Amino acid sequence: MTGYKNGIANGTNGHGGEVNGQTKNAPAYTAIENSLTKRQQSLVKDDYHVKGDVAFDEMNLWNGKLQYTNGINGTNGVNAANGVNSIHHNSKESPPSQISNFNDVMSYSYEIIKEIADYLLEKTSIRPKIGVICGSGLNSLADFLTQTDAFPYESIPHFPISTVEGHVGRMVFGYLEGVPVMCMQGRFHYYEGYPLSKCSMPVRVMKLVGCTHLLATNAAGGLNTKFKVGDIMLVRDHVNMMGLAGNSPLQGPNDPRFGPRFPPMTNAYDKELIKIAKKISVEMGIEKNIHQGVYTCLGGPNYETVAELRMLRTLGVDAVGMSTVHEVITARHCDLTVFAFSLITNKCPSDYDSDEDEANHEEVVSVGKQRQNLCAELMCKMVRAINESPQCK
Ligand SMILES: O=P(O)(O)O[C@H]1O[C@H](CO)[C@@H](O)[C@H]1O
Ligand code: HPA
Repeated sequence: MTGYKNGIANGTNGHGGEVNGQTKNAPAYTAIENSLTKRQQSLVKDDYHVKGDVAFDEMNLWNGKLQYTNGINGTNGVNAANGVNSIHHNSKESPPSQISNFNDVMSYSYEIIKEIADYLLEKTSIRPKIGVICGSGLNSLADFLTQTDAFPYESIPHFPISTVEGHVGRMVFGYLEGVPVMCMQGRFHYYEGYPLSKCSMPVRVMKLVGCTHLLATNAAGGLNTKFKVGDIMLVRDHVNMMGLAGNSPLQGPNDPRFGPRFPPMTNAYDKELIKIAKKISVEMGIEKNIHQGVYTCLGGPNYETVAELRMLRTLGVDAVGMSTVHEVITARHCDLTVFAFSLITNKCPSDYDSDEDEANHEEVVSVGKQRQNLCAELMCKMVRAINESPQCK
């Protein structure tokens, strides 16, 4: 409670503050609210409503909003950033003196991520090797786990909540093919209002829990004309459109306990695991439905225009979605080995007279459900293969 109060109040008032924010507590919101001018309050309330335990996220948005809208920058801006950081960021590294956007001030500290990891490890005896992320319509992949311990996101300290249909919102620990895994039954997207660092924060939890691998799945629109609805694309590479535009989950102070300031991305997706997946697809008799390709993530939530789809195709993109890229960047930063696949849930039109239906989320989720058994089989076989790989020994 004092954390919030001191953090935000110091920020708002322009005094440097002790880093002491740990707890999330909605009542503190009122104290903060009272410390704002009437104009600040109305600006904030226009955009962000107050709702019990989600005040945590909304207060973060608040401060970003205030910095932008009210021009609380320079000295006050820095202190405002300290206010936010007093909630999330206990690292010794100071935030930059000019905060350029929300992500700078909203990354979770190592200590907070450790607290989340320790909380989970205390509540379960399962020690996962592989972190799995279930895409839209693919949440039932988690149902294939055995001997599970499941944690709704709202029960995990400092966790955001999942707001998208087709994303259940639980972290499930259990066994797949006898291999201990932890599985995100629902992920976080940028369009839900979370900064990229928060969307991919659970990947760092996976790392601190002891995982060596990330297995990410997603639903995506097929740009490559060879892809059919229901096919699977093994992700060979990505084009980080949001990164090219200056938005990254790694933005802000770097904590070397996670990884280096400038991580390479030339081998983001493990080559050996892609080879293994191809072999598995032959064993499964689905080699004609399996492709390799380049994925891109856009901010969403709207689907793309024809002109945007044409541009992406020209750039060499085979499938488009609104997730995964920032999770993979975060995973590679902390040296997790990555394997990812996209279920092609819809075909992206290339001209205005196309017969294809317009993309819609009902179709995305429905194709996910139709192909869940196939995706689950591939996932189970990959988990077994990863477990037998040298890195897992
Ligand atoms: O990437 P996942 O979470 O699978 O979901 C995809 O499906 C949704 C759009 O239908 C978007 O969230 C897009 O990213
Ligand atoms: N575009 C973006 N994201 C998506 C799509 C799409 O066509 N399909 C599923 N997720």
